[in-house]
Amino acid sequence: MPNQKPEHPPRPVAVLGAGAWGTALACAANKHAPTMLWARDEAFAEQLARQRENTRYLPGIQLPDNMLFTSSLDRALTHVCARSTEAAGLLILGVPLAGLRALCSELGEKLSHQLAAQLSPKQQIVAGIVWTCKGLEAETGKLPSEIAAEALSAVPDIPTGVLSGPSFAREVAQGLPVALTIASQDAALRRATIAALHGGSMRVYANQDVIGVEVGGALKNVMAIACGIGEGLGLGTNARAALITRGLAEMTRFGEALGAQSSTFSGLTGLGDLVLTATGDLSRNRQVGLEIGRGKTLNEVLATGLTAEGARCAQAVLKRATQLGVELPITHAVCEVLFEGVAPFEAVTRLLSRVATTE
Ligand SMILES: NC(=O)c1ccc[n+]([C@@H]2O[C@H](COP(=O)([O-])OP(=O)(O)OC[C@H]3O[C@@H](n4cnc5c(N)ncnc54)[C@H](O)[C@@H]3O)[C@@H](O)[C@H]2O)c1
Ligand SMILES: O=P(O)(O)OC[C@H](O)CO
Repeated sequence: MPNQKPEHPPRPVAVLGAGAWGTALACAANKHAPTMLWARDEAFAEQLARQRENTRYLPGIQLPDNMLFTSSLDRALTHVCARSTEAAGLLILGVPLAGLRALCSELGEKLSHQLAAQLSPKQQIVAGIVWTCKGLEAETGKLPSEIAAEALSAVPDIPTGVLSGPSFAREVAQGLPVALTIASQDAALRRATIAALHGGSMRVYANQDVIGVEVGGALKNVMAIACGIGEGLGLGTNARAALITRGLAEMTRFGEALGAQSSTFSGLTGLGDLVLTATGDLSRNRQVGLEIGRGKTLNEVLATGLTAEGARCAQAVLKRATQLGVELPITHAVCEVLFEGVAPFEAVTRLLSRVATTE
């Protein structure tokens, strides 16, 4: 990718979803352009504006004095929508996968009204919509891009993309180095996302393989649970290396069957995010696996408030893989442990006793 010249003036950014990741991304974007963070809860948005700290999801991180907050989606859209393509701002969605469909539907409806009222229909009102959630929809097994295509059908010409990569929100909010990937079929949206976030301690690479990037983000969470279980059982670092490597093979196989490019899986959003999440202590998915490996059930772990998108995603992945005729032994083992009462050690024994095969 050739070097990018910064865009002038910088496009405004609205980040929708004030959890850990939305807040960290808003801090990063705010270094380049006026940024507004939307929280669906009014009292929470007011608290963020007053305290300049996200005490619920990112305690201890001071939020910039000039960052804007709102609980009104209309206000967030007014912040980014413009009458000219050059000034159109960027929408970054920080909500989890479970909230993507509803949020996109609401955005689609509101943006289609704005487009209908437009005087010169060739101008873009937003540079695009970029989601950051990782997973497959529990009920349908669909990828975020498939969900967004359905939910944004009222505004099919608005460019869309996915931002992913190895990134713990807390480290990003602390300004520690991080490298992400924006994947989109739309070159202008890739440029706008890079302009909005790239710089200082954050590098943003561009890619066109939306499916590959999404599959990497979804399956690394499942593999992180598997690695956590292995660690909880005390299986050692050889086992962890084997799970990461065979997990990558599983991720690539599933992605290829969905039309992804295999090279994407050796990049930031595949191997990069897999290594981070399977080994990093800040990973919630790995933490859930650890607790299960130590003897807790999924319900007991979830009752402690730990969020693990990989758990619900594992079932959706397995269902879709079955439809595609793709074999995913690690994902299958994770599902057996999480949902079918198979003891973690028994699942490992079954994995190890599979017939020998080529790598
Ligand atoms: N936390 C990280 O380090 C990190 C890093 C990269 C990507 N991600 C991804 O970003 C997404 C969000 O993760 P997070 O860690 O910020 O989660 P989180 O649990 O910290 O926060 C989620 C936020 O979304 C809001 N939300 C939940 N459901 C919603 C809905 N239906 N509509 C609107 N808002 C809703 C919540 O109120 C909360 O503000 C996940 O898909 C995650 O995989 C997280
Ligand atoms: O804490 P986790 O396991 O949801 O992982 C967070 C990010 O996805 C890491 O890139």
